[in-house]
Amino acid sequence: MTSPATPTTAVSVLAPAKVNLILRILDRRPDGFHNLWSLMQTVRLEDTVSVRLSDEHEEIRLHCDAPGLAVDHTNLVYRAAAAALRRSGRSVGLTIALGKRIPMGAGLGGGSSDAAATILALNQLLNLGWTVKDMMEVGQALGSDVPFFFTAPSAFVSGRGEQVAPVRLVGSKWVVLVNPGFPVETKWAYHRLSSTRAAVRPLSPAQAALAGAAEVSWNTVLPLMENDFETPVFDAHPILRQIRTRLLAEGAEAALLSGSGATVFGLFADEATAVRAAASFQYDTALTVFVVPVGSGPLACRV
Ligand SMILES: C[C@](O)(CO)[C@H](O)COP(=O)(O)OP(=O)(O)OC[C@H]1O[C@@H](n2ccc(N)nc2=O)[C@H](O)[C@@H]1O
Ligand SMILES: Nc1ncnc2c1ncn2[C@@H]1O[C@H](COP(=O)(O)OP(=O)(O)OP(=O)(O)O)[C@@H](O)[C@H]1O
Repeated sequence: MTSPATPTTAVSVLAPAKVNLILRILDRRPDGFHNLWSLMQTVRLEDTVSVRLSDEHEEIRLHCDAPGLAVDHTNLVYRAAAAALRRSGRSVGLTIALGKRIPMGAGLGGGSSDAAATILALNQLLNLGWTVKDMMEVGQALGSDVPFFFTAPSAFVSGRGEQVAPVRLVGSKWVVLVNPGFPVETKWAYHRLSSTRAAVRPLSPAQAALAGAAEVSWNTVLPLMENDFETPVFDAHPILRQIRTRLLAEGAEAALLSGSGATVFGLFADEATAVRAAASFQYDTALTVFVVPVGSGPLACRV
């Protein structure tokens, strides 16, 4: 005789950081957002979101190990849980633990990834039966980067960030992430970019040819890597340009600002070279340096 299955009461999701391998910021839209075109990639630096059903009727309790990050309705995890419950029509109590490893205001999409992980966890925990499209709809209202995380590990992203097309990046790379210890606010970076550049530059023919491909090789991507935020953000924070120069001198195949900053990353062919390059930053105590491989799988629940 088989015993009835025990209902799941807790789910954990690893929420990965992202880097933008290509980030082109196009025209400003009537709603104040910018159209963009990006090739985004997860990396194996992860926050943890653990969601548990609780007896507290209709209450969301969030605990977080990062001092200084609010655990109230302003936290993207709290907002994602509230939005998912609202859409599902369910009224349950939740206790959520957020373990932060991804630096904040870092251009690594940490808050957005946490939000996506929370929606995925609730879909599983409450048996909601949502499709990826359903989860993206809940997520896109919370932040432009949220939909991407449902198509991890790699995708072309366009529109405001809500149009995502998964792509297979053949092969692997090691990534050195160098965070300078100060944040760059995304809104400030967009404003600075659009107020300092003379005109919007269209995608290069090679970038346009890449858009929408189902599979691409790193050798195709590497020469096309660029980020439109580099000039305005590097001009305001010259240390970031120096970090990129150092990564290239230490053997990076490419190095770039991620998102709107402040993290700069380098791509390496192998772990040993990446570790050596990371070690070259060890005397600057203001910097936090991570050495991780690129992500290789989708966002997933662990029961
Ligand atoms: C820089 C990127 O990380 C690239 O992946 C994203 O575009 C930023 O995404 P995000 O952090 O999720 O940004 P949101 O929280 O949605 O928006 C923050 C602010 O950035 C600006 N913003 C954001 C996304 C976008 N496509 N156009 C914009 O102009 C807006 O001023 C907005 O008020
Ligand atoms: N769970 C969360 N994790 C991180 N930041 C959060 C979270 N919830 C709310 N925030 C707020 O959002 C701000 C920016 O978040 P985040 O760290 O994701 O920025 P980012 O890495 O620059 O994002 P992006 O790459 O998407 O522009 C933080 O400074 C913080 O005030």
